[in-house]
Formats: sequence, C-alpha cells, structure tokens
Amino acid sequence: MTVKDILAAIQSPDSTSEDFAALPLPESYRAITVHKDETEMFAGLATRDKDPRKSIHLDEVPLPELGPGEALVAVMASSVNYNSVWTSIFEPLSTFGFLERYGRTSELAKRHDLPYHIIGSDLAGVVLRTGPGVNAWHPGDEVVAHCLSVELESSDGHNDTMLDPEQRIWGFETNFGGLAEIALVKSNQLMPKPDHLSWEEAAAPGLVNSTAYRQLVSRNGAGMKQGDNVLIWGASGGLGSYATQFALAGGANPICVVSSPQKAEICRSMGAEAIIDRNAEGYKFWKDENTQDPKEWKRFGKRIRELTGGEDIDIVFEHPGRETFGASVFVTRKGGTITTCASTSGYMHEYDNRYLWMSLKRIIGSHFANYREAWEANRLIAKGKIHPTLSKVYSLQDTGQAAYDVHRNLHQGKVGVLCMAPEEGLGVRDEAKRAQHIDAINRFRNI
Ligand SMILES: C/C=C/C(=O)SCCNC(=O)CCNC(=O)[C@H](O)C(C)(C)COP(=O)(O)OP(=O)(O)OC[C@H]1O[C@@H](n2cnc3c(N)ncnc32)[C@H](O)[C@@H]1OP(=O)(O)O
Ligand SMILES: NC(=O)C1=CN([C@@H]2O[C@H](COP(=O)(O)OP(=O)(O)OC[C@H]3O[C@@H](n4cnc5c(N)ncnc54)[C@H](OP(=O)(O)O)[C@@H]3O)[C@@H](O)[C@H]2O)C=CC1
Repeated sequence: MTVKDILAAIQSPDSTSEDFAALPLPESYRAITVHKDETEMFAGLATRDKDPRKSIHLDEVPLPELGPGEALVAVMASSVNYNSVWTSIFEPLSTFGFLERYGRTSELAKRHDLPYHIIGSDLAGVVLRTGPGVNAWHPGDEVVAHCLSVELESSDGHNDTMLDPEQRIWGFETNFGGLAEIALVKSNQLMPKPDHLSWEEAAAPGLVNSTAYRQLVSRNGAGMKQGDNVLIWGASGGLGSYATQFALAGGANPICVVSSPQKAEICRSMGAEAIIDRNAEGYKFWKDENTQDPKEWKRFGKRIRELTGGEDIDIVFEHPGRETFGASVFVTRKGGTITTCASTSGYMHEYDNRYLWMSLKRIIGSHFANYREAWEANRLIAKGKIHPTLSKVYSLQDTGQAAYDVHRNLHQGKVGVLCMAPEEGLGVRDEAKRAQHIDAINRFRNI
C-alpha cells in the first residue's frame, strides 16, 4: 500500500468510511523535517541570515504507531506558520529540547523523541485510522486539525485547556506535524473541514485564526466589543489578516499597521479604513539598540488620533514585540488592553511603566486557543463569516522556500503547502456556498 492508493480513495466520490478503514497503511511517507545533528548549523549568524532552505528537508519517514485517543490523518494540504520558521532557524531554542522533554513523560510520548522533527501545525485532510477510545471521528471524515496538544491529567487545565501543564503546540513541541503526507494528532484536535473551501484554503487559517480569536475576541483574551478601536500590527500578515476580519465582523474599528502601499490596499479591500503605512511614515521607536524615542510614540499616537477622530486605542493586538511594545503601551487609552502572543523582533520588551499603571492599562499574555475557541474560530470560517487569507501555494518539496519567504516578510496573509493534494482547488464540497464568498476567498491570491 502506498500513499498513491490513499489519494485514489480520497479522490473517489464512492469511497465509504469502511473503505478507508480497510485501506492498509503505508510503512513510510514523505515529511518535512529538521535534523537534530544540524541544530548548530547557523551558529554565529544573525537571525535574518539563517536560511530555512538549508535546514528544512523532505525525508521518507516511518509511520508512527497509533496510540489511544489519537488519529492518523492523510494530509492533503498544510500551511507555513512562523513557528516553523523558528524551528528551522533553531531559535529561540532548538525544538529537539521540547521533543526530549515530552519523550520523558511517558512510554507513548517516547515516540516523539527522534533525531528528526516533522514540523507543521496546520492540516486539512482525511482521517485514516483512529486509536482506542476515539468515538467522535471515523476513517473517511474530512477534517482540519488545530494545534493544541494536551494531556489533561492535572486539574490545572480543566477550566481552560491552554492552562494544562502538559500543553504543547503540535508540530512544534511535538513530532509528526502537518507538513507531511500523513500526520499523527490527538482526536481532540480534529474539527470539520469547511465544505466550501479547497484543501489548501481550509488548511490556511487554523493556527493563526484560532490564535487571533482567543487573543482579540475571547474573554480569555481582550474580549473585544462593538466600537472598540483596535490597533493591529502586521494587519495583512498571518495573525493580522484574521484580527482585521474579526474587528470588522465584530463592529470594532481596526487601525491597521502595515509596511507597504500594497499591504495597505489589501487592508482596504477587507473593509478597513484607518491604515498606517509604518514604512512610509518612517516611525523610529528606537534611537539606538538600547534607547527608545518617546517623541516617536507621540507622533504615532497623534496619527492614530487623526484616524479615529481624536480617540485612543482600546485594544492593541501585539506580536512584533521589542520593536513596537513601548509604542503599543503608550498609545493605549486609560483602562485599555495590550494583548500579546509573540515577540518576533525580540522578547525582552521595554516600556514606560508609568503609562501603564497611572492609566490603569492591562497587558494580557495570550497563546494559541483552547479546543472550544479553535472550534468557534473554525465555525466562523465554515459559515463564511471569516475567510482564508491564502496568497500563494507551494509544493511539499518547496516548503523551505515558503518558510524563507515568511522569515523575510516577502509573503502576504498565509502561504499554503500541498501535501498529498496533486493540485490546487480540490476538495470543495459546497459550490453554492463557495460562489457566495468567492471574491473574499480569493482576496489575497497571487498578490
Ligand atoms: C501556536 C503558535 C505559537 C507560536 O508561534 S509562539 C512563538 C514560538 N515559540 C517560542 O518562541 C517559545 C519557545 N519557548 C521558549 O522559549 C521556552 O520554552 C520558554 C522560555 C517559554 C521556557 O523555557 P524553558 O527552558 O523551556 O523552561 P524554564 O521554565 O525556563 O526552565 C525550566 C526549569 O526552570 C524551573 N522553573 C520554572 N519555573 C520556576 C520558578 N517559578 N521558580 C524556580 N524554578 C522554576 C523548572 O523547574 C525547570 O527546572 P529543571 O531544568 O531543573 O527541571
Ligand atoms: N502564541 C501564539 O499562539 C502564536 C504566536 N505567533 C507568533 O506571532 C508572530 C507573527 O506571526 P504571523 O502573523 O503568522 O507572522 P507574519 O510574518 O505572517 O505576519 C507578521 C507581520 O507583522 C509585521 N511585523 C513584522 N516585524 C515587525 C516589526 N518589527 N514591527 C512592526 N511590524 C512588524 C509584518 O507586517 P508589515 O511588514 O506589513 O508591518 C508581518 O507581516 C510570530 O512570531 C509567530 O511565531 C503566531 C501565531 C500564534
């Protein structure tokens, strides 16, 4: 049995769940990996010069054993997230440390501690097998997977699964990720594939859409409400393109920050009106590596007031980190919220705390999303309220180039990767719903 036979079953309209259950599984499959013996390959280079094309490999790997509560999924398409960029440049830590630590937790978890790491935290595909104890999903189900992996043996995670001490991001802190022909997930990562989208469109939103939902909309994040002024950094990027849609769909007022006229135009086409081109307006929040320039925070705040009719920011959607965090804290209104999920430009943030405490502002740390939040975010995609922001699609063997483009900020929205799918555009089951939303679905394509 080969991957080709699985693909034939997926492409046949007559295949039943029993047919999928009866398909023998292949012994091996193709997967995107990084190698443990290469973690020092970029030693001494600046972050910018670390090239994912050199560290990312396409390997034939053995199929992992299927455990209780798990599913093996035939991956039709996946997407590149920034966490795969971090893995491929071995920053801020090599992800092999996460795999070793996970491997020490149980006999079953030992499977993850390998000399190669199969990366990728998104997928759209078809369930091939489920392990003991899985009742909600069956072979043949068309699914997407969110990337929250939890054990839930401790009480800590039972109010909010993100608080499980054994919380991990699948395909980053666990092995057998989505940039592969077959992936291993826990069955409570599975969600229905939106039926009006192709495989690559369905795979694109998952990680960033769920993260933006928790960070901005959920009560666990900023709890955005109608009329809020929301400052969105990187508003046409992975996270930002979903935050902008959530702000618009929720009756808030996004103030979109981007770095080019082309990206400003994308935000305008989503429906945003208040847009700041940080490049054209030349903000320099840092005078040198160690000194910020509060005059530039004020110039930025003045520009925001021009765009809002004199109002300040209720919620900042933060992720660039060190470079922008001082400005983000400054421009937030009294009692407002800065919600952060990342530090792309550096994790040692500096801000003037007087503006935080004297104005009763709050900083909220946010990380991915629990199953319910991911489900709600996916439901909005399925209902055509929020749309994929897929710009370009790569073949599995070109994943290194895709990760390079994301690392160098050469992309728009999200970039997709075809895994088993032989071409783009397959997997659409509801053409009528698709037709209703086709312009929005294609908004980011080929720009
Ligand atoms: C969905 C997509 C998401 C993204 O894209 S996010 C962006 C990508 N992700 C990242 O960049 C994050 C990568 N992760 C990290 O950088 C690290 O992962 C952390 C900094 C988050 C944590 O570092 P670590 O080394 O893994 O853990 P420690 O907690 O610093 O060190 C563990 C040792 O420190 C002890 N310790 C922990 N808390 C305390 C405390 N409060 N008081 C005293 N000790 C403490 C522990 O016990 C243990 O010790 P012992 O090494 O001896 O076992
Ligand atoms: N904790 C979590 O759960 C998650 C964390 N992340 C993290 O969030 C970060 C962003 O991810 P994602 O949105 O997918 O990445 P993208 O690269 O797709 O988008 C980020 C955007 O941020 C803007 N940006 C980058 N650097 C700076 C800077 N120095 N100053 C201002 N703006 C900047 C750029 O937009 P422009 O040039 O137009 O301004 C860029 O397009 C990554 O570090 C990622 O690891 C992502 C998802 C989940």
